[in-house]
Amino acid sequence: MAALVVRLSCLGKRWVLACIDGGSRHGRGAAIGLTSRRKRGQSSVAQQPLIAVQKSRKGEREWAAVVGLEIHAQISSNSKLFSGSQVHFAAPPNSLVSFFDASLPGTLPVLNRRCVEAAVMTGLALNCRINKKSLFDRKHYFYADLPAGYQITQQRLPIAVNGCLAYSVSVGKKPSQVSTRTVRIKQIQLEQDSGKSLHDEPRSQTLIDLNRAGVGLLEVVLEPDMSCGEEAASAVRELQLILQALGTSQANMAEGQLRVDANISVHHPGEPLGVRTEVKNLNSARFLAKAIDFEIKRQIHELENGRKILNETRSFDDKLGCTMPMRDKEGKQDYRFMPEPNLPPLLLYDTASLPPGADPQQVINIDWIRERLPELPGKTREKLIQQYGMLPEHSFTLLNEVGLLEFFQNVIKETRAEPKKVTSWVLNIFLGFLKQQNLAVNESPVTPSALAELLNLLDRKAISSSAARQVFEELWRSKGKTPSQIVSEKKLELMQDQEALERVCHTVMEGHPQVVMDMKRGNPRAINKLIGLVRKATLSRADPTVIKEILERKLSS
Ligand SMILES: Nc1ncnc2c1ncn2[C@@H]1O[C@H](COP(=O)(O)OP(=O)(O)OP(=O)(O)O)[C@@H](O)[C@H]1O
Ligand SMILES: [Mg+2]
Ligand SMILES: [Mg+2]
Repeated sequence: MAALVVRLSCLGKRWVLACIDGGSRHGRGAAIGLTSRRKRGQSSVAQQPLIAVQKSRKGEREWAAVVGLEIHAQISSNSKLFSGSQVHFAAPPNSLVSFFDASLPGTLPVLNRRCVEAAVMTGLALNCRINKKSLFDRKHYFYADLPAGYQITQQRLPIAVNGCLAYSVSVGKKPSQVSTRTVRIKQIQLEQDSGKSLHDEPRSQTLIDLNRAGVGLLEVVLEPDMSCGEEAASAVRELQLILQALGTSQANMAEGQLRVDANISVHHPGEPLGVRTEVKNLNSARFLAKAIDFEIKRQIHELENGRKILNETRSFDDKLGCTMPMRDKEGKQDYRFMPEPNLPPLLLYDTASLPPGADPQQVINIDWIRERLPELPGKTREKLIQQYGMLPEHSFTLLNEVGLLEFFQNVIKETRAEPKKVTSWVLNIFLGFLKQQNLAVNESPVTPSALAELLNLLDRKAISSSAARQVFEELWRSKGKTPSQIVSEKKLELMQDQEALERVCHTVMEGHPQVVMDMKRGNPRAINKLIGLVRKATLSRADPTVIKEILERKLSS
């Protein structure tokens, strides 16, 4: 069999499987022209159409990948969606379980107002239409951590529909090359979380913890508008920031507060969408991207080899870096949806439709929530760009790293240094040190006040920039010392004695007549060499601009 090389790239949104032998062994389904346009509303790669597909070279076939996500976010609320049990992440197993959560007969659901408000806030922040009437349904499936045998969700008429989410991806080698994309949001529905199954392999038993059973979830269903893992990871990161800004979910993926199911298919451009597989329960952005890209390659490989894609659920093995079919769900599941008889339709109001004399405790006014929405990440970035003249990619980095924006703002508050200088120190040096040692912002040994003081010393030319770097390294190593202490201990103050500096310059020039000659001949590198020599002689305690002035003056006299 001829060798195949898979060249895959998300950036142009064309997944090309190149057949090295150049033969025409893939007669089946040869790429057709792009004349068959998608009908309005038909799911497909919607807002960023495939770039014009060049005529396939002989033996090379075009593939387009299609990705749609279902994102489950645990709502930040004191109590569960339909019961009064508390919501806590690390409570002892089965300590937060009411009779309703355990599905004891005769118990009834009582809707949690806070969860409804969270869904409305999230819907508004994601540009959705909020349905003034939404319905609850039962979705049946059998699993040990679902005592009722069904999950209450919103299938027929969800609380929010037709929104969109803008996110950015880097498109070039340089981090500054970012492109903003949009994914449509099909719907947001309120639903219950299930319990947790804890598999005790040595004893071959499964233990059930119902603390999570009944916690409120927001399921955000995205239209299949994306085409690779990187796009999906960026969109999820943006959604995570929005949920955190709203306070509707802590959205910590590692703690399972944000879980993603990725639907993936491939097809030839111009042809109908392919059969999708669904990779379940991805709980890290990196694994999400990896799982999607693996699945795209796998599907192309399967189809190229004449096999079919099954509409199946798969799981991602992060150690092996591959997806595999899940044992528990084979074939299409029949959820036997039916209306939840114990919950009336959920009615919401706006100011215009609010019944006169309605008790504000009993009704939810969408306009009232809209007016109180907090600042969203897009707006925060815009402000950073306007207020501090920051590059867009820098505003992304500041928001993407947990706690970095707050750190930056605290430094800004306490320093006289220019915002551009602060940005550069925070993003290049501070963040660089954190990354190198795999630390989070709140684990940093350098506080915002210490960095602010260091930048003040630099600003009033008490130290040189290379000395500032040394002070920073020392601050990192020896927690508790102030920058000024380090500067005086290590004698890093900039030389203020002009005469002494003139003497050093003179000695250096005398010791390097050839370099002086080169400089006189107009070699621009020569002056830098001399500056470097003077700095070395002064142990980096002289200001390079002052050295340059002295050297130039001496040479022209
Ligand atoms: N051909 C396709 N390729 C990739 N993704 C697709 C395709 N068709 C639909 N999708 C995506 O699949 C997801 C379907 O989610 P939805 O919640 O509507 O149904 P479901 O997966 O059948 O239900 P469940 O909630 O039980 O998982 C959406 O995110 C949608 O964008
Ligand atoms: Mg779904
Ligand atoms: Mg699904």
